[in-house]
Amino acid sequence: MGILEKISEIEKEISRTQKNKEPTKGAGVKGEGFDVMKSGDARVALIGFPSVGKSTLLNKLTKTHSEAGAYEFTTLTCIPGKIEYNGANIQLLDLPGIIEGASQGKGRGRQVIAVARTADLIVMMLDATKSRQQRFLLERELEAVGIRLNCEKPNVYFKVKKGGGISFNATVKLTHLNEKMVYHILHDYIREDISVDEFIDIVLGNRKYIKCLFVYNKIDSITIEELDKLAHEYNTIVISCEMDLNLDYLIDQIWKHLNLLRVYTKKRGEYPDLVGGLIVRKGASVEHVCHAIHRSLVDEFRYALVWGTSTKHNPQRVGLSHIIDNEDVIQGMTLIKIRG
Ligand SMILES: Nc1nc2c(ncn2[C@@H]2O[C@H](COP(=O)(O)OP(=O)(O)OP(=O)(O)O)[C@@H](O)[C@H]2O)c(=O)[nH]1
Ligand SMILES: [K+]
Ligand SMILES: [Mg+2]
Repeated sequence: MGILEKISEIEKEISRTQKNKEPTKGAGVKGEGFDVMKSGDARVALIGFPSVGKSTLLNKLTKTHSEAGAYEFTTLTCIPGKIEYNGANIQLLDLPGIIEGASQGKGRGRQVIAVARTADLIVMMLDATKSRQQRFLLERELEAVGIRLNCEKPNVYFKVKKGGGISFNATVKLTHLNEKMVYHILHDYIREDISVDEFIDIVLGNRKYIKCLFVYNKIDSITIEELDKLAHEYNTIVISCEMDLNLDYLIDQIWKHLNLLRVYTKKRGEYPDLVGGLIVRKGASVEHVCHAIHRSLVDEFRYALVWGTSTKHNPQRVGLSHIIDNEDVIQGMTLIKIRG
């Protein structure tokens, strides 16, 4: 095929695929659409009713532009932006507004909620000038699709028994539940001839435990008394995108709720690299840090020296299982820097 034919083929292909696309601005641009790739150290999803100011917030906090407007459903797809804070790259997703009934598929509810399930943190954005009901309604929509906000995942473990049947073990004293009740629940709820794996998928897979920050926007338009009430609600932050009120605090709280740690690496006889640093999750061990640097590090690892709040004395010689703390400095790893 000659070059001109190739071009003409490509043009045909483009005009054909364009027709199938949503009539949204930027659709087809790499990184847009609902199946945005995860990138960075953590993902935050903006969930809220239409016109609460989600896109305005994305525009304020990131370098990405998302159309904002005084009409509902301005945003029709998922628009990713990036917040750089404390050495971490946080992916912030602007999403279409959802409405009551979203969980049953109203509007783009299903797609929006599917994205919410992939987030490390949900920022539920609310309009401070609107009824207090909004928060409750949105919580209900998310609950309806199995998203549990700000709940710990119950420590329950299932194992398939070779011989079939159910055996029941509790390692703590149960005050709400007993074996007989478990048996009856299982008995009553299975209405189809499903396999063991399908059943376990349902018990384990259906629920998603995600942290949620409640953010009331447009506080420029309410009274101080109303503002004071909202600010005292649980896990709540009050902001104004338009007046730039409290946005720095919001970023800081997003960082805190993501439970990220920043640690610094140091070579022997040198100062630590306080500009770079590595981002890991709270609870991470030296082994996790090794993995964050390079897969092969664990094999070569003998010990590390750690300075910081995780140690009894500074420096302390530690092994792979040592749990690190925010701002710790670690020496003793070959530094093949992967992160930018
Ligand atoms: N008074 C006031 N208005 C704001 C504030 N932030 C955003 N707005 C206005 O609220 C309207 C909606 O803003 P958007 O950012 O488009 O809201 P959205 O939540 O992205 O809306 P959809 O994409 O349609 O769901 C716009 O007219 C904004 O100018 C604020 O802090 N105060
Ligand atoms: K809007
Ligand atoms: Mg929007």
